[in-house]
Amino acid sequence: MTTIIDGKEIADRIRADVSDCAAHLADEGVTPGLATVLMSDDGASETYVSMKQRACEETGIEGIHRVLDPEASAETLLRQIDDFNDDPRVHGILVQMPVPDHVDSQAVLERVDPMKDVDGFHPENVGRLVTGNTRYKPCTPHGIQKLLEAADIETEGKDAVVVGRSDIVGKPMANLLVQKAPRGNATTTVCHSRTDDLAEKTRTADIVIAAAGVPEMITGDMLSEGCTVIDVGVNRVDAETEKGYELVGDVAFESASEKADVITPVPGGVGPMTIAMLMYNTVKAASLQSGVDVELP
Ligand SMILES: Nc1nc2c(c(=O)[nH]1)N[C@@H](CN(C=O)c1ccc(C(=O)N[C@@H](CCC(=O)O)C(=O)O)cc1)CN2
Repeated sequence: MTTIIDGKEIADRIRADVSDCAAHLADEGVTPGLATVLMSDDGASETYVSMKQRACEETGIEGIHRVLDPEASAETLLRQIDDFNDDPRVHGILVQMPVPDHVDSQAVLERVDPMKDVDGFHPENVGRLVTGNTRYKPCTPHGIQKLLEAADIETEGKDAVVVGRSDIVGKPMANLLVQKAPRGNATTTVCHSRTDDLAEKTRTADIVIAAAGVPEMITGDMLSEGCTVIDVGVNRVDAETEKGYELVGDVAFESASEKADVITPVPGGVGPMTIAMLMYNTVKAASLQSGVDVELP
C-alpha cells in the first residue's frame, strides 16, 4: 500500500517544538523577529506571505511586514532591506520571491545581512551549504529532509533525481542530498528543461524530487516500482471552484501512487514544511544573534 506523507501533521509538530524554543528565548528577554517584504501583486505570493505572517503569530515570533508597490524602484527595496539589517528587533529578513522583473534579484539577496538571511539565499550562506558548513538551510529543501526523516526514508547510497534547478529548491536540495549529513549520501542527478530523456533518468531513481513548476509532468510510467516521490510543485490551475483554480503538483498523483511506495500530496505535503522551516530558521537566527542557546528539533 502506498504511504501518503502528511506534511501538515509533521509541520505542526516541528512548529510546536520551534514555538517552545521561541518561548525559551522570550524568557531570556529575546523575542525572535521576522521581517517580510512583499513586492508583488501575484495572488500566490500574497497567500504565502500572509501564511508566514500567521505562522509568526502562532509561533511567538514578532512579525514585521512591509508591502511595497510592485512599480517601486529597486532602490526602494534595497533601502527597506538596509533598514531591516539595522533594526535590532529583526533577526530574520525574507523578501518574497519572485520580485518584479525590473529588480535584480541577485542584488536583493546579496543586500540581506547573511546573519539575518533566514531563506539561506545569500552567496555566503549558499557557499556554506555547498561546503557542508551550513548556517541556514533553505526552507523547502530543509523541510523535505525533515519529511524524509519523519517517513523513515533513508537516502544513504540511494539514487535521487531532482527535477528542477532553481536556486530556491533544486540546487540546494541536490547539495543537501550529496552531503554526508543525515538524509544525505545519495547519488544525485539534477534534471531540467534541457534534459534529453527525463523519464530515463527518473526511472533509475529510488527518490524523485519534482520541483520544476510544471503541473503533473511526472507520471507513473516515469517512475520505478517502490520509489519515494516528493512533490514540490504548487501550481494554480484554472478550475470551476470558488477560487477559480485548484492546486496541482508537479506529479500526476493518481498514476504516480500506483508505482510509489511513499508519496507527498499537494496541497498538504511539502508546502506546510516550507513555512515550518522558516519559523525554525528565524528562531535559529535569534539564538545565533543573541547568544542564547536553544534546542531546535
Ligand atoms: N523568499 C522566498 N520566496 C519563495 C519561497 C521561499 O522559500 N522564500 N518559496 C516559494 C513559495 N513558498 C514560500 O514562499 C511557499 C509555497 C507553498 C506553501 C504552502 O504552504 N502551500 C500549501 C498550499 C497553499 C495555498 O493554498 O496556496 C500546500 O502546499 O499545502 C508555502 C510557501 C516561492 N517563493
